[in-house]
Amino acid sequence: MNSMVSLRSVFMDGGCNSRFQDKQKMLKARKKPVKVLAVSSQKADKSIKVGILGASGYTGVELIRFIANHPYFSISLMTADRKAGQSIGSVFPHLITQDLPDLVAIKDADFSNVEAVFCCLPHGTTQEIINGLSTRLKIVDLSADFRLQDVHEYAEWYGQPHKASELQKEAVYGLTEIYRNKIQSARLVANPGCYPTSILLPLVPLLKDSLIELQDIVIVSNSGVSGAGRSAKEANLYTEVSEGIFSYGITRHRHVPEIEQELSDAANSKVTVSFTPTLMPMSRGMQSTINVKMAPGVLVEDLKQHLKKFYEKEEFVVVLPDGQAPHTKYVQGSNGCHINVFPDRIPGRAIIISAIDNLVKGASGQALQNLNLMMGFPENTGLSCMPLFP
Ligand SMILES: NC(=O)C1=CN([C@@H]2O[C@H](COP(=O)(O)OP(=O)(O)OC[C@H]3O[C@@H](n4cnc5c(N)ncnc54)[C@H](OP(=O)(O)O)[C@@H]3O)[C@@H](O)[C@H]2O)C=CC1
Ligand SMILES: CC(=O)N[C@@H](CCC(=O)OP(=O)(O)O)C(=O)O
Repeated sequence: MNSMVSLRSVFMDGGCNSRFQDKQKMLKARKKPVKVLAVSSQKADKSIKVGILGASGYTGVELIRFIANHPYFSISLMTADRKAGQSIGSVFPHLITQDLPDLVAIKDADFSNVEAVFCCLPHGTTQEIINGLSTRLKIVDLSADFRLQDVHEYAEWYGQPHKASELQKEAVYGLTEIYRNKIQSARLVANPGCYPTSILLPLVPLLKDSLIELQDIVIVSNSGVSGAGRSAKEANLYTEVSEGIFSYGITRHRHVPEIEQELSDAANSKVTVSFTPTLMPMSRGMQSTINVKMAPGVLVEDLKQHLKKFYEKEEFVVVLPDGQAPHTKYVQGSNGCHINVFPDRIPGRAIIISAIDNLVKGASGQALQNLNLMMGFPENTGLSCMPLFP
């Protein structure tokens, strides 16, 4: 049995391996899950082939960056649309020295040796191609195609009927820290949107334990321009987005139903939110400011302690020390989510702030975290890099 196979079986057999159990006991005492130590002690062989559909876009290239450091995954297939036929070095000159396959059109893609695919395609595209893909493939879809459980709601918010609605029931929502048990056995994971990730990570634990009021949640989120993807759009020209900020999709952004779906599931009751996304003149990063009304008798310190406890074993979600405001620079390039809670001047209310990198925890990092779980690896494999600072 080679090292990779034995490692996979160790993590998939629920801990029957005594060496693994000893290591687990040793690690239990530590705050963060450090299963990655078990990985680094194994010989890397990169024998699991993955494909990236939409590799010439921003989330695709972020996956390339992380998979380059992954001990078990290698990329054997990369697709593009307009850029099909080109080498990766011509599309992304910073990758010119990398040994990677050329970009092909999806219709010409050879999936024969691929075990899993990331779909980094525009909304509406995965649902068109998914039925043509083999059911043996594990799929992490980064678009919004499979995030909404209700197909009618999908049609209402995305303006078209779903083309693979039967698969929507099968898809598991990929907010890793909340749904990791379901993700482990999923074939199709719907990776969350970047705005929802930054909002759900702080709010889900609070709603699960009824610490905040359901109908009094006001969110303003700020996003870097890479959230809009790489294709040319007038609204994203330097002249339009630099040296200024603007809100868009006010009360009607398509992430509203995704956020409300997950918050309602957590609260076990319908939750309605006020959500205002704002575009910031920065390439990447996302910060959400969430103003909540606390349930009767609950204090700001209770919210903070609850979040700290909920995430104390997590590597990627960190509740910051008192008074420290989450900053997009402190998570840039990493899979981290920083959270903090502050008392509002209005009695009974609290301000929760979160920061992520929209391209990492908000997209490709979380996607890799999910595929790691689906393939039986520790979820932080290839993801434990430090943020890029300044
Ligand atoms: N950017 C972000 O921060 C986040 C994005 N997402 C979602 O992830 C997905 C990918 O986003 P992102 O990487 O930013 O998008 P980009 O626009 O940067 O990249 C899109 C990719 O899809 C390819 N493509 C475009 N149209 C088609 C088509 N009709 N058929 C096949 N391939 C096509 C493009 O190829 P070519 O370059 O040749 O045109 C490119 O490779 C989207 O659904 C997005 O909403 C989710 C969370 C965060
Ligand atoms: C700045 C910007 O344009 N952001 C995108 C959201 C990107 C994202 O996370 O989500 P999806 O996967 O749902 O597209 C938007 O507002 O549509």
